[in-house]
Amino acid sequence: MIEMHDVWKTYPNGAVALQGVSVRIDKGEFVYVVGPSGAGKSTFIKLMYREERPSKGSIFVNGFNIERLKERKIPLLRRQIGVVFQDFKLLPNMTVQENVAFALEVIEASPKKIRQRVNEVLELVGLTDKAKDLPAHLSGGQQQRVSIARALINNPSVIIADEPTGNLDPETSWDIMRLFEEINNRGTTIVMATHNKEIVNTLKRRVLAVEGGQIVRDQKRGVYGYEN
Ligand SMILES: Nc1ncnc2c1ncn2[C@@H]1O[C@H](COP(=O)(O)OP(=O)(O)OP(=O)(O)O)[C@@H](O)[C@H]1O
Repeated sequence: MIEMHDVWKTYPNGAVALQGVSVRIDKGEFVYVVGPSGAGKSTFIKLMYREERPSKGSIFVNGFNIERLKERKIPLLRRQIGVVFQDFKLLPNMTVQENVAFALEVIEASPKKIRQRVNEVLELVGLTDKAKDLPAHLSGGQQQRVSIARALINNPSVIIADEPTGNLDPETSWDIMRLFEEINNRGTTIVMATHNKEIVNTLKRRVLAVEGGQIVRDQKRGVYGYEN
């Protein structure tokens, strides 16, 4: 579960990104975060995995008190949250399976366990036959699948995605969305910032609209609500 109480964020340069955000996201929910450019969506998302810290207010993710979390406990939090980015952020000199295994190797899992789990997640995203390829040899959609596999490697309870279809063509975007749906159907909470009107209006889920650093709309089976 994710909970924010009166969260404010001002960046060191004085930019006010969030102003008094309170929200609760339950286990298993699928939530779109929408809003104009610069509204505060990425900031809202970054606070959840402690990429950024709030200036004020409290944030709880799976019982972790985010702003009080000791540095040495951050890896523990990150193991429970998988993150997917618009630009994939794969390591270019590592193969698909090495990229996916990386997070497990960091915590010194046994080679056998790593192999098993990597095979499992690559199968889930439909990339078993690409395991030994380098990211540059894959299409954008396939690269995004690798990054989703990487996000899933520790079996997180939450996946946070910042515009995961932003660099993909419409058809590939739908494939990726079907994958997110399947992951959500298995019980994983999904929080996704997106500018994709068609997807939000078709795959109806909870919608949080952020404008000027505030949540201005929270709908159960919501709509995108903006022109682009
Ligand atoms: N690292 C940073 N340093 C200073 N200001 C920042 C930083 N990150 C974001 N901001 C500012 O905070 C505000 C919110 O930005 P944020 O990236 O959260 O918006 P967004 O809704 O995700 O936008 P977009 O849809 O364009 O990605 C903007 O005014 C932005 O310029």
